Order: sequence, then structure tokens, then C-alpha cells
Amino acid sequence: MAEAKTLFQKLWDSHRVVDLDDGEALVYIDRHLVNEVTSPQAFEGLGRRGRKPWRVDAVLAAADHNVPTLMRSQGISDQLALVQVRALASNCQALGITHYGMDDARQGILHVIAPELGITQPGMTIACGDSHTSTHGAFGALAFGIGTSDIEHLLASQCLRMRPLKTLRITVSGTLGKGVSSKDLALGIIARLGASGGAGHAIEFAGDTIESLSMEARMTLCNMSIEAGARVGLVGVDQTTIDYLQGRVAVPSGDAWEQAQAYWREFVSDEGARFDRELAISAESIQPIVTWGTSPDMSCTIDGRVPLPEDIEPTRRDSYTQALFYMDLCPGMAISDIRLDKVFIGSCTNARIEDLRIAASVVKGQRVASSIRQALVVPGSGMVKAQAEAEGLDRIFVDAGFEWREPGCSMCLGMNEDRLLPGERCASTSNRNFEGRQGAGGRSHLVSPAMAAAAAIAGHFVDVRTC
Ligand SMILES: CC(C)[C@H](C(=O)O)[C@@H](O)C(=O)O
Ligand code: SF4
Repeated sequence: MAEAKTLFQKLWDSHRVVDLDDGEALVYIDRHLVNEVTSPQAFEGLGRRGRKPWRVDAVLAAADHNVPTLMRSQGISDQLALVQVRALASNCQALGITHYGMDDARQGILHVIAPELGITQPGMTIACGDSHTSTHGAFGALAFGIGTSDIEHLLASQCLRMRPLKTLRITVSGTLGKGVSSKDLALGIIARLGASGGAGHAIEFAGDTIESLSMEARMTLCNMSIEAGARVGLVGVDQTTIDYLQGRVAVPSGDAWEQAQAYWREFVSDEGARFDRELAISAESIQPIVTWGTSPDMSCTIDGRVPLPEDIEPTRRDSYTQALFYMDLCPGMAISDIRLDKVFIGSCTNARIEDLRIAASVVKGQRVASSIRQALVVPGSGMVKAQAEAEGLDRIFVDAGFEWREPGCSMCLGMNEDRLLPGERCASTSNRNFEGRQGAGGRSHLVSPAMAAAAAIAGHFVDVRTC
């Protein structure tokens, strides 16, 4: 009988070109996603060495981090952003790489557009100069972030040197409660594992809870794997995966669709496959979560309080004290007493159509609290924006007092015009809450779209289950 393999092993084996003598292997990469921030030096290096991309068809580029989300016709005012966005466009044009610039209807955050166009497919290897490439693992693909020098190698050879990852299976069983989403599950898992607990691992999410999640929700979970220290998140292929892909622009049709489906369905862990580590979680134990600190694992449930020093392990007390100082919070303070200045609904974690539908359903017919200075909804892509507008979600947000923007990374990180000012406090559906992440001196609290929407209405955190 053939050896039972994990999904990771199948992906690795089907892409390993050759084992190298130092424990690394040369791995073939099917898709390369390129953004404006991490690619300029790679293109420069390629040009300097007189090389050309080896397989231009495998590359998709889009400007996402730096683009303005307002008044695009006026161009980009920040000089560095302008240089990077222009360099991406001209490099792609010169080399024949498909590129969606900020005026293209398909533009958006790469981790939103590649799946929705069907460019992300099961059984593939996908790399991008961006850590949240783990998102694509929701499709049973081996997807991970790479650095700038690797981008150059990848463009030139379509291969990367890498070491096999250890495997961690997280089995989630039961039903997530009403108002509890895969973002809460992700934050709950990170709280349990710690922000580096998944280091060196590919995390596979399995169990009946995961099987019942939509592709959007699975992407949120895989997106956040990196915040648990893992390089890769994975979900095995099932009918939900196949249904999501059917009819998407880059997905094969006719006989090729039948063949593709049959091939894709192999990308699951075999019964009896052995993982290096296992963790079991009950979905019922997950509640809406809010981060209070400056690392995604510094969080508690909405009915909780900022921890007391004695609740924190002695080795972590310094970072706890530093985090509370930066966040301007007191030990023991009720999470629901945290008042907010801004609310951001967006990012590659939570700016897909399902996220916007959920947020709109919470907001509908209500008004953003007058104490909130700015509440932004930034769709993850042009296609998400168009779909949301076709469903009237933009009206719901605008009527409630939210700003409805053009797609991009926006306030997820302070690389464009959407930022927190020093001292401002934000409920954010993004994935990182490091010091200064959303703007120098800004304070970020990570939450689900439903919780962000409810917080915008209340002006402080509230339990969306009671709204
Ligand atoms: C700019 C990019 C390299 C970075 C990443 O790798 O993730 C960014 O997308 C982020 O979310 O911090
Ligand atoms: S939305 Fe945020 S996390 Fe995602 S790629 Fe952009 S900056 Fe990185």
C-alpha cells in the first residue's frame, strides 16, 4: 500500500526538481505574484545581469500597497510610492508581464485578486514578495512569501531553493457561534500557539468546522497563519474549493475542467498521514476576540479585560508592560471600555465580498458614532468593489457615515495616504498590530469585520452577538 502523505508532502513532492546537498531542494513555482514594494531591486538585478523572466505567463503583477484609495485621477502624491508604482508598470510592460495598475478594474490586493480570477489553483506552488501569500493555501496550494533576492531568482529560473517545512495539523471541530467568524478563530489559534508558535511549520487546518467554512473564511485563516509564525497555511481541496473556482476567468473549462477537478481533488492529506505536531480546538470555545497589545497573540475575548501583570508569564512581562504603555491601556480595563478614533474595514485578511456583506449587515440602518473621526471601508479589489456596489453594500456603508474607497492595502499599513495619526486608536480588520503599523504612534486593535462594524456604531468595542 502506498505511504499515506500529508497535503504538504504531496505539494512538495510534485514540485521538487532536485534535492540539494545541504538539506534544501530546488522547487518549481507555478505562479509568481509581484507587487510594487518588493520588486524594484529584483527587476534591477535581473536587468543588470542581462536576464529575462523565464516564464512570463506565470507572473501576475499589481500595485496594491502604495496606491491611493481616494481621488486616483489626481495621481500619487508620495514620491517613493509614485516611483515604485511607475517602476512596476514600466518593468512589466518592458518584459511582457501581466500587470493591473491602479486604473484597471481588476486591480486590488494580490491575495484577493489571484483567487478571484482563478489564477490561484489547487496543487500549485505560489510565491510572492509578501508574507501574506500564505492566504492562497486555502486552495490546497503551497503558497509562501519570499524576499527580494528570491524574487529575482524566481523571475529568472521559475525555481526557488528551500527547505521542507514541518507539518502542524490544527483540527477544529464543532460549530462557530453566531457572530463568531474565521477571524476570531485565527486570533484564537494565534493566542494559543503564540506569535512564533508555528515557526518552521506549514499549518494545515482540518476538521468539520473548516469543512463548513466558505473559501473567503478559509483564506482569512490561512492569511493569518503567518501571524502564528508559520510560513504556510493549508486547507485540503473539497467541493467548496471546486465550486468557488468553477467559471473563474483563469480556470480551465470543458474537458480540461473535468481533468483539473480530478487532479485537484488529490490535494488532501491522506487518511493516516503523520504530522509533526497536532492541535485540536473546539469551535464552541471561540468567541469574538479583540487584540489589546502590539502582537497578534496579545488578545482576549470581547467580554474580557486587559490582563493583569500576574496573568502574564514572567518571561513575557516586559513586552506586556511595553505594549500597554504604547497602547495607553491600563491592566484590568474592560475591553468594551476601549474607545476608538478610527475604524478600518479592509486588507487581504478581511476585504472580500463575504466580509463586506457581514459588516454591512451589522451597520445597516445605523450611524457611525459621532466620536469616530473616520470609518473606512476599502474593498480588497475592483471586482469586490463592483460586486458590493451591485448589491448596494456601498450605500449601506455611506448612509451610515463610512467612507467607501478604491481597492488597495490602505490603512493596513502606513505606506500610503490612509494612516493613523500619532495616538489614534483604531479597530482594524487587518492582521498586524505592531507599533506604528498603521501610522507612526497609531494604536491598532485587530478584530473581525462584524466586530469592527459594531465598534464603529458604538464608538467603542461591543459584543456583536448582542447587537
Ligand atoms: C510590504 C510587504 C513586504 C509586507 C509583507 O511581507 O507582508 C506587507 O504586505 C505587510 O503586510 O507587512
Ligand atoms: S493588505 Fe496588509 S497584510 Fe495584506 S498585503 Fe497589503 S499590507 Fe500586507
